Amino acid sequence: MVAKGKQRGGGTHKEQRSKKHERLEEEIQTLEQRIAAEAPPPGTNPLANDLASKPAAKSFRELPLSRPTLQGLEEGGYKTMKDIQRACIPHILAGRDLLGAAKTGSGKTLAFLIPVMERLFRLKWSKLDGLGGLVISPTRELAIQIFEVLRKVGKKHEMSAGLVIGGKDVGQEQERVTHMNILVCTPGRLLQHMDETYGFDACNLQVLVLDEADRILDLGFSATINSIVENLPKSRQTLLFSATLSKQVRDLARLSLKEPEYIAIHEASSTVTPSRLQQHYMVVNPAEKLDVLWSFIKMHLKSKSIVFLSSCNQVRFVHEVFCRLRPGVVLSALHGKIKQEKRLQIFLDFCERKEAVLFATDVAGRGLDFPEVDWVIQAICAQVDCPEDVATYIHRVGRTARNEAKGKSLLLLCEHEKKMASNVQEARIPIKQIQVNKSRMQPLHQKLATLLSQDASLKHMAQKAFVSYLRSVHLQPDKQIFDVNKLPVELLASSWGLPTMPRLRFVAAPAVKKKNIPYALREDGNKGAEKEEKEEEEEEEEEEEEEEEKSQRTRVIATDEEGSDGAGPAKENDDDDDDDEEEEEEEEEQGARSSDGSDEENSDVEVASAGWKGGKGKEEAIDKKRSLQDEEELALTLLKKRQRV
Ligand SMILES: Nc1ncnc2c1ncn2[C@@H]1O[C@H](COP(=O)(O)OP(=O)(O)OP(=O)(O)O)[C@@H](O)[C@H]1O
Repeated sequence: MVAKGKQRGGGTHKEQRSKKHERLEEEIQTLEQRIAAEAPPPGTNPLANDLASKPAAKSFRELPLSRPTLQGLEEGGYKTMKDIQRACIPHILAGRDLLGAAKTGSGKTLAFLIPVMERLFRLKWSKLDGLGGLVISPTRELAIQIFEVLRKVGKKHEMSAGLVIGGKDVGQEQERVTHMNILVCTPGRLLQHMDETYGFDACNLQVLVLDEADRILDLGFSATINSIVENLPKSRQTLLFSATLSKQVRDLARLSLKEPEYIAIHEASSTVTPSRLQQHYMVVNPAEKLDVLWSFIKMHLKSKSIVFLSSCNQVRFVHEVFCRLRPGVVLSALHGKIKQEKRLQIFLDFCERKEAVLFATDVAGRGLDFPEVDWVIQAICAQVDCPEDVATYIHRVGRTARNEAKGKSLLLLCEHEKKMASNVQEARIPIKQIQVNKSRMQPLHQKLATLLSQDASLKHMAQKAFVSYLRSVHLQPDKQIFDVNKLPVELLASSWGLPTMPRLRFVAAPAVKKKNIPYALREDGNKGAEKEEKEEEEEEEEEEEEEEEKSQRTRVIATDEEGSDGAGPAKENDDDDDDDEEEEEEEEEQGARSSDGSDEENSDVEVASAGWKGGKGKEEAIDKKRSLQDEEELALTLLKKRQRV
């Protein structure tokens, strides 16, 4: 029996609370003293022994970190620090702004999450203090992943954390968002809360983190980021991370960094990509790209691969026809025209598989930590601004060979795109040419022609994909590499199974009626063409969506066993029950980036948020649990599922 007012550990509630408070004060004081004493001199890299006063800590335990963080790290299985963590964390703990660059898959996420939690812990941050830490990611999937790591390593802390990435009605999360201490978010939704949510303010913000900072500071996000930054206090600490971040990252001024540390872990390394990554390129006839891709997949049925394509339409078409042709491995597709919940499911499903192929746009290009990917294939190389071509390449191949694992990549280039390979090599990326094995090539065009002739919706999809492809090439500024004039467009159309070349409305200049001649092939193009292209494409998509909704679509399981040549009866795909969803999903993508460009989150206005397990007692935990909305539960269930992987 315990006497009234007494607790098992001895002492009254009040006494216990006061002891706890004293212990906390002591812990914070010790941490602060240690941080001050152990901070590396400004402007030095703690990994450079000659500059540091003593060798940098190797394990998390050696750092002045709080008990809850150390426990979270231990339970998460993190003991030894990665180089980027060893070099950055001590600087950030000392309160400095920092630009952190390290190869893909090298552990940047923990390098910023740990110090964010630590700063708030030392300030005894509570619910009443509001928003203390803000992590901004360019894509929803990446935000979810960061949030997952935060939940894992932060579970012993009492602060609350939320995920704000778009998806549903903003009203549903308005109340909770005002109580969050740390938010992981995509820019669009964050700004929407700043504008519309009563009581949501960031005037107390202590730390701002931009993950994939070069992408976030890109033109696509610039207006949103400018507006967000206007709402943040200047006194905050600012941290920028990316695998492709340089001191010269564009337009840092607007972030008001204060004498930032620049830590580039692999700057002196002979390569900028992971050393365990074997990179190849192949020069192929443009009309054979699909054949090569198909043959590659057929030859690597036991591998896990990601194939990057340059537009949503291409991803949908290639995925659909390859499914119908039944390669003998599970195929899935990820792009921005798929609803958020479904995207998350596809992402997590692919994470779990050992053998699979994921066709994706750049929505999967940055930051995502897919486990055990063997191959990254880039069928068509870049799709954004020219200076970013190599950066895009680096991030895409970075989906393999992560965290000490091995991986391979293949870049398929046409003869006139070979300059891309030299650009990549010049950027200290070891890429070797390999030859197409003609004897293993499996020509597809006849099979595709048969499929397309039997299914009008598929033909329509092919036409859209074809037009998107030419548009993406046409819009590339580097005409030395990307030149529609150098493409055998008619041959290309026939290699996709199209009986005739689609009408290229997006390039048709109204003043010059030259039927079937791409605008890019003409010398007399008019100026407003890009705008018109976009408008026409939107119109086209609307019409096509209507048509598609009417047509009954079928899913086809990707298995060889049927021995089908692709013309046989369609079979339900057991791992994806959603394709009918994809049509309705398209309508929500008005906010996504250019019609066929990247579908990263540069203007998302959707929601999904989740509370973080706080330690403030049962009632609050139950309250939080009750307040979770359907989509949040889904996100959390899927995240937990992934944690078991
Ligand atoms: N200290 C550590 N010990 C063990 N594993 C770690 C450690 N730090 C990170 N990892 C693991 O390494 C993998 C890559 O980490 P992370 O996703 O943070 O890389 P990244 O540098 O952000 O990559 P990208 O540039 O592609 O975004 C993850 O699976 C993560 O769990």
